[in-house]
Amino acid sequence: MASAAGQTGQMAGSRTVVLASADTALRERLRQSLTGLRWQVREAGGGAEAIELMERSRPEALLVDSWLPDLEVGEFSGMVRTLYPALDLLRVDGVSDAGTARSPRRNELLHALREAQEEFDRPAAVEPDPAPVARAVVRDIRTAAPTSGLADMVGTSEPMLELGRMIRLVAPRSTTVLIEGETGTGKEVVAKAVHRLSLRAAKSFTVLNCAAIPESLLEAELFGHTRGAFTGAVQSRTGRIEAAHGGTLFLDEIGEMPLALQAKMLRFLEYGELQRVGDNEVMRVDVRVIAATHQELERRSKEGTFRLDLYHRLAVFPVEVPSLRDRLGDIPALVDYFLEGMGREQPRKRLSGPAMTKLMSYAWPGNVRELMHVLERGAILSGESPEIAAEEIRFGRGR
Ligand SMILES: Nc1ncnc2c1ncn2[C@@H]1O[C@H](COP(=O)(O)OP(=O)(O)OP(=O)(O)O)[C@@H](O)[C@H]1O
Repeated sequence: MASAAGQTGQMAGSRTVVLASADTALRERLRQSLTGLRWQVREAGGGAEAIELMERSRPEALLVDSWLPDLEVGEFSGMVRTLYPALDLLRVDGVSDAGTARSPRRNELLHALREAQEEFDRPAAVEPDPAPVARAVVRDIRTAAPTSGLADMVGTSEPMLELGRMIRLVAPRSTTVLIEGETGTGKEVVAKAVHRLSLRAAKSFTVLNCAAIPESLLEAELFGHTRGAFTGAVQSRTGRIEAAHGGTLFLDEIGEMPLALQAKMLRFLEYGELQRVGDNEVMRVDVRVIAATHQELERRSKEGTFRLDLYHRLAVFPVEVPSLRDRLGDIPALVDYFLEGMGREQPRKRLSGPAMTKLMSYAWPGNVRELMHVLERGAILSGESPEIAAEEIRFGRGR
């Protein structure tokens, strides 16, 4: 996302305010008022961009619209208050924080808000006013749920809503995320959602499953190698980390990474530097790492089979994906989602009542992936029938 238009030039003695709104007309008005009051204005079209601007420009104040296209405003404001307690935070719709002390700086910002509001309310006859059009556009985009980046993550149970909240909070930052959860719970789905809701969304999302590559090849796969670096290295090769520059690298099954390679990985995470195998040159890359594991990494690091320092570096922001047995209430929605998906190849099937009861009373050791396979099997077993019956729901080997 390019930084929004209209960054004002540096002014002596000015203070900085970040203005977070998807409404360009509103931003324009506020910029005019605030610039007149010697504020330097940094504009952001959404919450993620605002956070990035705040990290870069350390503003004295933040003005935030009552709706943002990517983040829920309440959560966003809470996060900003935690990260920047000294910042003046105001909502552009005038909803102010109860108990917030009035200061000259705050009063000045409120004055600019009132001035911009008056501009909006001025009749069109006085001056052609683009605001109503902009407002209409804004109303349209406001109908989109702030969770739209999570569309592939089915489930409205309490643990899934909490997971969604965590994803939206961490996504806009470059923080390393450690996703923990049993096999098949949807860890990769979560990693993709973090990427999609981040500023890197337009860049690549690279996946590397550490368990799928032989130990001896994993280092070269991650870091790349020069020609002749080892037997069989007939050509130099770019590693996955380098290829992910600007984007996100998802390291699945991180617990399978050999100890020796863990040290090199830690160096990369700490300094953003990497060296191809067989090369002396050090490269700098900008990659956000998301790692996932179904193992208890903390326990393993205490036992010495996983580096404790790497564990801490990865777990800057840990998120837990709930097991399906802890959110059985999500099963009907997941069934709908998967049957709908299968409906592209064959007429859409439905599930009989007893079949649904059977699904709701199972422990799901293989989680969502197992549910998907059970439904696929049931759809085949039901033959020409539009309905999947209870006896066509078979777990594991025909239970
Ligand atoms: N909440 C969800 N909504 C829709 N589909 C889901 C959800 N969670 C998982 N799935 C689907 O279930 C399958 C398994 O998900 P995924 O590969 O993300 O699990 P995982 O936890 O990474 O598994 P593993 O531990 O084996 O790597 C995928 O096809 C995925 O699309």
